[in-house]
Amino acid sequence: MTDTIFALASAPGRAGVAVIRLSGPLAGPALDALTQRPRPAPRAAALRRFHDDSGAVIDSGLALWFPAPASFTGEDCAELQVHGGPAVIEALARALEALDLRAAGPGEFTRRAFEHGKLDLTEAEGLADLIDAETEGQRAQALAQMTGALRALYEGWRTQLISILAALEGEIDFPDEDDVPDHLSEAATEPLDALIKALAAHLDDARRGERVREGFAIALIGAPNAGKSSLLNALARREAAIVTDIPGTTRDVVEVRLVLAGFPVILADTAGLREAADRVEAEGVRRALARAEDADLRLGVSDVSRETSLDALHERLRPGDALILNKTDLAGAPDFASPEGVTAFPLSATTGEGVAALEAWLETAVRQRLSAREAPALSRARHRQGVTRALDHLTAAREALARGPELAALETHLAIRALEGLTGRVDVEDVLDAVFSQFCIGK
Ligand SMILES: Nc1nc2c(ncn2[C@@H]2O[C@H](COP(=O)(O)OP(=O)(O)OP(=O)(O)O)[C@@H](O)[C@H]2O)c(=O)[nH]1
Ligand SMILES: [K+]
Ligand SMILES: [Mg+2]
Repeated sequence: MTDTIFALASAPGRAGVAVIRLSGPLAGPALDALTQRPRPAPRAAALRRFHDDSGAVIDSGLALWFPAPASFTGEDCAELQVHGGPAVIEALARALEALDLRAAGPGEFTRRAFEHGKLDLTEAEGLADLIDAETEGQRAQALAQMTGALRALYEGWRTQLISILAALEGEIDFPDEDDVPDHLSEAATEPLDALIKALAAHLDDARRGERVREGFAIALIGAPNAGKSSLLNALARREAAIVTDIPGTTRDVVEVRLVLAGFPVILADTAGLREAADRVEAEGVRRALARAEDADLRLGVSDVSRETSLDALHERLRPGDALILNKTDLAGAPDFASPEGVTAFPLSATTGEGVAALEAWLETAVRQRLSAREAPALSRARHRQGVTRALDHLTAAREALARGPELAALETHLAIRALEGLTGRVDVEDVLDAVFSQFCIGK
C-alpha cells in the first residue's frame, strides 16, 4: 500500500493563510482524527477546529476533502487552510506525523498525479514552469504546456507512427513479393516524409521555447572604453557594472536580468576586445568572444568620438544585431555603412539620449523572436534530445524503405519509443527523477 504524504503547499514563512495538503489512503482518516467531526462533503470547504493527538486545539480553519479519483493526485486528498504562522504549521506537521503520515519530498504530489495518469511528463514540466514563471511570456508558454499543447503534438505524431508501423508490419507478415515496393511506398512513404518534415520544423525554431523558459541572451561587445558597461547600466537602470575611464575595466562577464515585451532577457556586459595586457584580461576577452558567439543578439558598441576602425567589430555582428554609435554627446554620429542587416543606433549612454529608441527596438526584436506561434514550442533540452532521436530513427526508416519493411519497421518502432519517452509513456526512472526533483516541496 502506498503511504500517505503531507506538505505545506503554500510558501513557507509568515502568511495570512497556509495550505497543507494530504494525499494517500490515510488522508480521510487523518482529516477525521484532526477535526473530530464528520468529514466535509467532497470538494466543499467546511469550517473546523484541528486537534493534536492529546485533543488540544491547534488552530481553526477550512477543511476540504477530495476523494479519489477526482483529486489532483488521483488519490484521496485533503487540504487544510489554517493561519499561516510557523508554529501552527509545525504543530500540524507533528500531529500528522503522529497519525502515520509522512512529509513529502519535492514533486511527490505531481509525481503521484503523473503515475495516476492525471498528466503526462510534458504537462508536469509545464506545471513546474508555471510555478517558476516570472514573466508574462513564461507564464503563457508554461500554461499552454501544462494544459497539453506538447502532449497533443507528440501523441499525435505517435498515433500516426503507429499506423505506419502497422502498415509495415502487415508487409512483413503477408509479403507479396511482386508488389512490395509499390505497396510500401503508398502506405509509408508519404506519411513518413510528412512526419520528418514536421519534426524537423519543430526542432528548427531558433530555440524559441527554451529562450522563453531560460532567457533571451544579449551580449554587449566592443573595444575597451567604448561604453559597454555604461550602456548596460543605462538599460538596467542601476549601477550593475563598474564604469571608469581606464580601458580594460570590465574583465568578467557581468549579467543583468531584464524583462522585455514580457520575456526574460539576460543582458551580458563583457571585457573590451583588444590585445590583452595580462593573463586575466586575456581570459576576459576569451569569455567575451564566447559570450558574443552564443548570444541570441549582439550589441556592438563603438565610441564615435574616437577615430577607430569599425571593421573588427563588424566582423563579429550578424544580421539582426545592432551597432551602437555611443558618445554622441561628444561628437556627431559618423557617416558610415553598417553591415548588412545590422541596425545602427546613435546614442549617449551617459546622457541617456537615444537609449529609449534602442530599448523600443530591442523590445520589438525580442517579441518577434519569442512570441508564440500556432505550433507549440519545445521548451527544454530534454525535448530537443527526444525529438532529435525520433527524427533520426524516422530518417533511417525512410532510407530503409527501399530495402523492404523489416528495418523500416524497427526504426519506426524506435521513433515511437523516443516520443513515448518524451511524454513519459515509457518509464525511464532517471528521467522521472530528474523532472520531479526540480519541483518545490508541496507540489
Ligand atoms: N561623454 C560620454 N562618455 C561616456 C559615454 N559612455 C561612456 N562614457 C565614458 O567612457 C568611459 C568608459 O566607459 P565604460 O562604460 O567603462 O566603457 P567599457 O566599454 O565598459 O570599457 P571596458 O570595460 O574597459 O572595456 C567612462 O569614463 C565613461 O564615463 C557617453 O555616452 N558619453
Ligand atoms: K572602461
Ligand atoms: Mg566595461
